[in-house]
Amino acid sequence: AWGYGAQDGPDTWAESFPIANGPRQSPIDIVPTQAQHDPALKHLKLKYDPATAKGILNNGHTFQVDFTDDDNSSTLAGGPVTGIYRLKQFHFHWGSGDDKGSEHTIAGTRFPCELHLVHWNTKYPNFGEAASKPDGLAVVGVFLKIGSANPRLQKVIDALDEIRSKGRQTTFSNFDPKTLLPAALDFWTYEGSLTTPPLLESVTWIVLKDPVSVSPAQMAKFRSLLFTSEGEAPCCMVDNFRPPQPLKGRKVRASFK
Ligand SMILES: NS(=O)(=O)c1ccc(-n2ccn(-c3ccc(F)cc3F)c2=O)cc1
Ligand SMILES: [Zn+2]
Repeated sequence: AWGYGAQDGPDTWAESFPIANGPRQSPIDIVPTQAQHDPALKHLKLKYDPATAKGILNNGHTFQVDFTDDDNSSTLAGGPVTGIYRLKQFHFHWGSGDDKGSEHTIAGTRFPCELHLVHWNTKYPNFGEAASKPDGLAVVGVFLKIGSANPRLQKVIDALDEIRSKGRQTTFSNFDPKTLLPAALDFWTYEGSLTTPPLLESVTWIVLKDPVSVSPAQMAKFRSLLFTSEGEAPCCMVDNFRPPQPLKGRKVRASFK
């Protein structure tokens, strides 16, 4: 199976997932001076119902908060997308130190952590169908930078003790992921892929310009999670990020001047 180590990390993924060398892979380095402002881009419309939060899971690659997606209670619309996309889950990527961890970079600048909110296009019957279509998914990316403790993260962080090892999950209810977003929803957008296997080229990326804060102590809690299952030799869940991939001629648009 795949991972982030020397033997199974991003440089080996193409062996099992040849799309790893495809034309629209993610993440990318976003160069603001080369992004084109597109006045036709609408503002992002995010509507999240806290009641749709279901559980929190350590899947051995990251931890994710899953949402019920059997109606349009938690949705994304506007921005670069057409139609309504439903929130399925959010998760994070982070480093072993504060100098790395994000997947997208901004003119080469890496952040210690990046949040991804994963949505699927309701023109398809379910997430699995959508995940294989070029307009099937929309992922909102949010950078986290080291600063004061982020009180909005605390409920997520407090749940990590119960999901320390791979395969552990627990209930996680009454949570509004909108509270994790910065005040301004200015974004860059481009056509890309899932950043882990199966690396499907089905994602419209919406990367927010403004970061939110995370404290060193809160980052330490992320880094206390394990890639490994109970009973295995423990391996800290850190550096679970794919580095930037070739742009291959793609245009990055900005929603702001
Ligand atoms: N990091 S990210 O680009 O936001 C990202 C990376 C990988 C996934 N991911 C991994 C497996 N799946 C998945 C799960 C169920 C399914 F039916 C199809 C999938 F692709 C998925 O969506 C979801 C999101
Ligand atoms: Zn991700």
